Amino acid sequence: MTEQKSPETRVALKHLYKIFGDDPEGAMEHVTQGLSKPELLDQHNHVLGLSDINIDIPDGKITVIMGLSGSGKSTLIRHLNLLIRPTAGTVEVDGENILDFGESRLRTLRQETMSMVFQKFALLPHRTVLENAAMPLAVRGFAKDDRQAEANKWLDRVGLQGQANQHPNQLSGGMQQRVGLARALTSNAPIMLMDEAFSALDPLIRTDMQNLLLELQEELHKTVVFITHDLDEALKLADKLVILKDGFIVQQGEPQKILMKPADAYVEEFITDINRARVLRVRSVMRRDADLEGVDDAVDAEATLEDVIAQSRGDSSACFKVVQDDRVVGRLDMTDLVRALVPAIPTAEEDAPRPAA
Ligand SMILES: Nc1ncnc2c1ncn2[C@@H]1O[C@H](COP(=O)(O)OP(=O)(O)OP(=O)(O)O)[C@@H](O)[C@H]1O
Repeated sequence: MTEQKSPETRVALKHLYKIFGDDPEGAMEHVTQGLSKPELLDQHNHVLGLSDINIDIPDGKITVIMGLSGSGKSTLIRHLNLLIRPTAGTVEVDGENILDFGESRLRTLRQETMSMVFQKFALLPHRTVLENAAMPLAVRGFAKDDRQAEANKWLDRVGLQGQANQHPNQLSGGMQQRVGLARALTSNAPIMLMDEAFSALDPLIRTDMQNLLLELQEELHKTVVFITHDLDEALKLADKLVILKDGFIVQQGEPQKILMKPADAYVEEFITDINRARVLRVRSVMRRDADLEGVDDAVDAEATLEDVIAQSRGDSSACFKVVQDDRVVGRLDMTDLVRALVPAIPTAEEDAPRPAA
């Protein structure tokens, strides 16, 4: 069994604020005194874009930033490569505050450490698919043969074999975004910023692209920061989920934990319509240290509740031992499973009798 280690932080945002207006630094004083976003707008005509954002973005994982329109997602992702500079706070990449970087180091960071995939693809219309995908290496002065060999490799990998000589407008939206993805991969940057990258695509194509990203991620372990306003997409992709509202973080953490313990009424309402059976996993619902005598059937800790319902064939009295990496780690009863499908009822472990003090 491989030892589970928590991943290192690759990018850290610390006490980050962004205020839009004529005198952001002046307005910052009012914010630290506790003025809210609507008050700042009403009384001082400044927009509080981001307020005291603290996020550790783990290496090799997908961090999804989710929020409704205007919550600050685009403002936040643009701080990661300093397309927007903060009013206060720091952005650390590999432990260094990039606000201290000069032009040349910032250019290297944008070209070699971070790649971006945009909602509207941002392909050059008069260049071929191959030239578009090779662009990050052309900018860095790689020889034509080298950059095209690398671009071809990634075009193949994202399913665009035989399309290299087409132009973007000859491709569907889904295929154009595959070019966008190939271009990001060609740069070989370890950090990928994806700004609503699949939001312009039809639902089925969007699902294909999400699956492709997850498949690539199994192999490449990029540090991905993915912006979306779609909760289903967020839950499907996120190792870590950050929920933004009006420029501040309402909750962040592992999606399963957020689903089982929403921080407040806002998050509760946000997650109310999701299909919990399809998203919740056995490990989030099982009882640890429970009696396993007479329990023969097994389920995997990573199985979804929907998988278990199928496996139980509708038997509401079924119970299972829960297995993770060939070890038994808990017990799942169908009654606990059903309870987890209704968010307002306490979980099995919360409801268990407490040992006497
Ligand atoms: N250049 C700007 N000048 C003034 N206000 C701005 C500017 N850019 C963003 N804002 C404001 O900052 C807040 C956050 O906007 P942002 O675009 O980051 O949100 P978002 O979550 O990405 O929304 P959407 O999904 O609609 O793009 C909003 O109130 C917006 O009006």
